[in-house]
Amino acid sequence: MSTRLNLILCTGIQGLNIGSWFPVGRHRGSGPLHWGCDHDHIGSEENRCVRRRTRLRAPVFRKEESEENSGAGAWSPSRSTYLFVWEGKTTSSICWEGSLVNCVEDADRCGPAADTLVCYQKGISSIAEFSDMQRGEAGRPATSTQGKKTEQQNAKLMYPGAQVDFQTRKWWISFRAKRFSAETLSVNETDCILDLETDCSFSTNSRVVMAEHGSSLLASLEERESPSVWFLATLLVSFVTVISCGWVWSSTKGKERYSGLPPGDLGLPFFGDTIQYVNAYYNMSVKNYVGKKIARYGSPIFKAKLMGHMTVFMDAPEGSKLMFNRRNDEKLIQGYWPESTLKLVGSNVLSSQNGAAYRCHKRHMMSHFLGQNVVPRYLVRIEERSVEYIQRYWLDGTIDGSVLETQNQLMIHTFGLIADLCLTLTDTNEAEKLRPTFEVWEKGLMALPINLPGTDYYRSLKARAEILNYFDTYVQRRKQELKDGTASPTQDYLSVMLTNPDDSGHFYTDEEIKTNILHLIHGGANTVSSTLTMAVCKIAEHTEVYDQLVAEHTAIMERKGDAQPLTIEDVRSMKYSWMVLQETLRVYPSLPGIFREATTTFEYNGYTIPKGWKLLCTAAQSFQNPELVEDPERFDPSRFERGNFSPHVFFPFGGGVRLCPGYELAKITMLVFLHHFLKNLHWTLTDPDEKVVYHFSPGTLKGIPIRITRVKAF
Ligand code: HEM
Repeated sequence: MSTRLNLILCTGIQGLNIGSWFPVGRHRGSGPLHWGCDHDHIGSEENRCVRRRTRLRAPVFRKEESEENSGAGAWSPSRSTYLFVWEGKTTSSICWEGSLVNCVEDADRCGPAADTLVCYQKGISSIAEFSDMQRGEAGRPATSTQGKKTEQQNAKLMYPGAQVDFQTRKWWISFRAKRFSAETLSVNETDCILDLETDCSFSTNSRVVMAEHGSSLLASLEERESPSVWFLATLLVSFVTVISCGWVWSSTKGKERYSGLPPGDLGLPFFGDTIQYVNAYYNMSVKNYVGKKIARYGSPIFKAKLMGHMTVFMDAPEGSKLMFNRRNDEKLIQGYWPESTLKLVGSNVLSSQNGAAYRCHKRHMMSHFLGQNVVPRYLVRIEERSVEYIQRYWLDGTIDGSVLETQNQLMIHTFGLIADLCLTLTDTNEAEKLRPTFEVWEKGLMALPINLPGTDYYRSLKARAEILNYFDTYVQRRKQELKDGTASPTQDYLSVMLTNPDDSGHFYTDEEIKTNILHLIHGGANTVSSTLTMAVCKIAEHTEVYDQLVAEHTAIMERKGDAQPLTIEDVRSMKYSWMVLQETLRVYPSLPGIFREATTTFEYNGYTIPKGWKLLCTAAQSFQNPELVEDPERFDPSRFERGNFSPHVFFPFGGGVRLCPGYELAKITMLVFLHHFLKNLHWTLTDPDEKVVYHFSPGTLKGIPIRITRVKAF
């Protein structure tokens, strides 16, 4: 048993990401292990690239004895600390970081002459497994698997003097509990500290001191840090106890106070069914999730817990009948958004409001911006933008056979268009500059509401402030232009909001206007672009649909002549095209569920719905329910010709009081786009089996790439 332990303590090195597993160092002879990092390039772009490769192809780095023994290159995005230990000529090591659990030395080769050290991430459960992986990826075995020993045996072999309890991960926990620094450790002069917090250039500026007798340091680490293991354990036990008590309390509370609640179990404390539902939502299998529950409880109305809230799932038509009945609004139910989402969206946007304020706002929006009589005003603008967009993004610089990604491309169009209608933001390049910030904001809507630096939610709040700031320049400028008479009071949403008071004579504040613009762009751009994207996909899959569409649009062209702009009558005559878009929405609804909150305790279909409980009507289930929709698996636009669906069965734009105000705008935008797209292009899918998932709306990870061929206008 050697007592010669050498230690290097590295405190957080910024900007370096381990994410996966640590690279494998390989060392011959004495001295420390070199952690696959070129010291001269820590933090550099070059090194980042190398590191990415390292994850895949270990061991990439190898330092020979002759090279400078400058210690370990460790890295951490979160400025964590790593401790590397080696013993005499035997290189061994421990590292800690997040999910990285430990390092294991291949027992067979542990010896003075040559050591191989491997580190692996939690999840790889054995050395053999790791070796297999390594062999597969590096193309040759990096560790011998002969005479495999257990982790514990290896640990003992590796750290006999240090008494590292490898299996219990004592050190790992200690390490995470308290960040070590030179001060907290009160290390000896001879101990080795690499402080790369401020200086990433390891070889030139860092202090590197070799420890000759590091075992005392190791012992002192154990002594100092053990209590925090207990502290953490106590904390964990207390947390579990509190949660369990809360769970028991909340699950018995409902039973005590209400009888006749819908069937259903509450699942995990707080989370309940959140994970299953979010998973089903993302994978577009809400109908399976709901279907299974319905089968289990024998009722289309059942309860579950989502993010700590008691939620009553109501399959359509039961749910839609309750939610879309105008008489129920406010009396029984109201719109609902979680508090954390309200912070991101704004409490004064239309869909966050309830009661008189909501009705007044919606009337204003419909009569001045989105109503059936107003939207045709934008037709010329919508058509001009579509033509310009197709020319610039699909025709210029492309040749027959070019492959373009539909999803993102179409988002450019719809985002630009709605931003234009809201603010007269005519410059597509400027709109494109705004979009990344928008995406950061949108990400927060799906994130856990943890407002701490580094979280999506935190970033989203910051992005929101940035966007509103940007809108503010438009608001202030427009006020002046309206005064000067250089802007029209009807040119866009901004103008109509500034010039038209609501029913009670109240003019909207700048804050109200800005947040509603944010909301409209979000609500409009995603839904329209995803519907068009999925339509492009479906049309490519069904040549008979494509042929019928071409026939419809050829007839329009022949009737009016190619060069003439579309009239609203032309658009209204695109009946088959509208059926195609509706069928697309049936298969891929933009919003797979509609949320409400019970404003009072009431009885519905024999069940008690307590006040404050949330209600969720799942669209996807009814749109594709074989009992309600004939042959639901088939993409068949003509089903809309054969019979009208009940608005309680098919409601892609919602219904009742909260029917989507953007319905008319969405319809015209999509039809005009389809007309010009069909006029210029034929397309095929390059990846027909791409899996469709929901992010905010349906899409695929590759974004539905299509191979285009130009066509002569019909
Ligand atoms: C294919 C396109 C679209 C689809 C499928 C769609 C779908 C929906 C649905 C289902 C709702 C109801 C949500 C609920 O009841 O809680 C809704 C509401 C809403 N939509 Fe759309 N939408 C589309 C386009 C648009 C556009 C273009 C705009 C505006 C530019 C827009 C703005 C809104 C707003 C402001 C609400 C909230 C209405 C309220 O709370 O009264 N939507 N949309």
